[in-house]
Amino acid sequence: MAESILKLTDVAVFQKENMILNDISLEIKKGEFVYLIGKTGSGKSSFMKTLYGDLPLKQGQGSIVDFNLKTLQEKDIPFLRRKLGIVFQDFKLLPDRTINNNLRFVLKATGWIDQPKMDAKIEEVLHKVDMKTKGFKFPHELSGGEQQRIAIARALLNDPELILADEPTGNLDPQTSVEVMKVLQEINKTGRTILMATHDYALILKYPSKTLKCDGSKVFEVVQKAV
Ligand SMILES: Nc1ncnc2c1ncn2[C@@H]1O[C@H](COP(=O)(O)OP(=O)(O)OP(=O)(O)O)[C@@H](O)[C@H]1O
Repeated sequence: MAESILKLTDVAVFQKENMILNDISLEIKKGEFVYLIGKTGSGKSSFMKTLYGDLPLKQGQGSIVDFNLKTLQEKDIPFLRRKLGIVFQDFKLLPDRTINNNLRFVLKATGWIDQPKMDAKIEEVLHKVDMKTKGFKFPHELSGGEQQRIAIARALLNDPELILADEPTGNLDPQTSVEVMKVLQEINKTGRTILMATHDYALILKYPSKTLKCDGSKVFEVVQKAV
């Protein structure tokens, strides 16, 4: 049986004192590709934030990539984030430096010191997203889809066990969204687990997979027809 990457039991998600979601019990296993859907304001981002330690888990039990979310302390968060690859809608690349230096910055910040190893890793992740020749460019010199591919490359730097992607195609046109999705699918095929929040039902129809829905303060698995 595949190992558990994420397991939540009776979890509630809070923004400060406000309960956004409750009674969440679910499991994601190694190698799965899982969508998280739901209307604007239904709590998808809050759910994701709880998973990467941006919001504390105040109620229920949760384990993610072998970290206990309930007992997670501030000092543990950088170590948790190293085992997660996080991709956002707005890319969040540093505008004042090249792509290579964006990636090098993350490696240094996560403890890498050996230059040749860093260079090799940067080349490897850029190759995975088919952007090997663009490392010398600045973020503003790339299209939205290219910037998102770089953001995915950045998320891969520390070989994460789980990739959390919050609306990764939210700023992209339909064709570019499909290209970014193909990259995520390829990464999933190499055994990495992906949880992707999205509004893009066309993508879900094109690439059907297990789907969780945030609705009425609950998160539940839906069958494709009910999406
Ligand atoms: N920083 C915050 N402080 C307080 N409340 C917040 C904060 N961020 C979000 N909320 C509230 O939490 C609820 C869920 O918001 P969240 O951003 O998680 O939804 P979402 O499903 O990700 O929406 P969208 O699809 O628009 O990104 C909303 O009612 C929102 O107003």
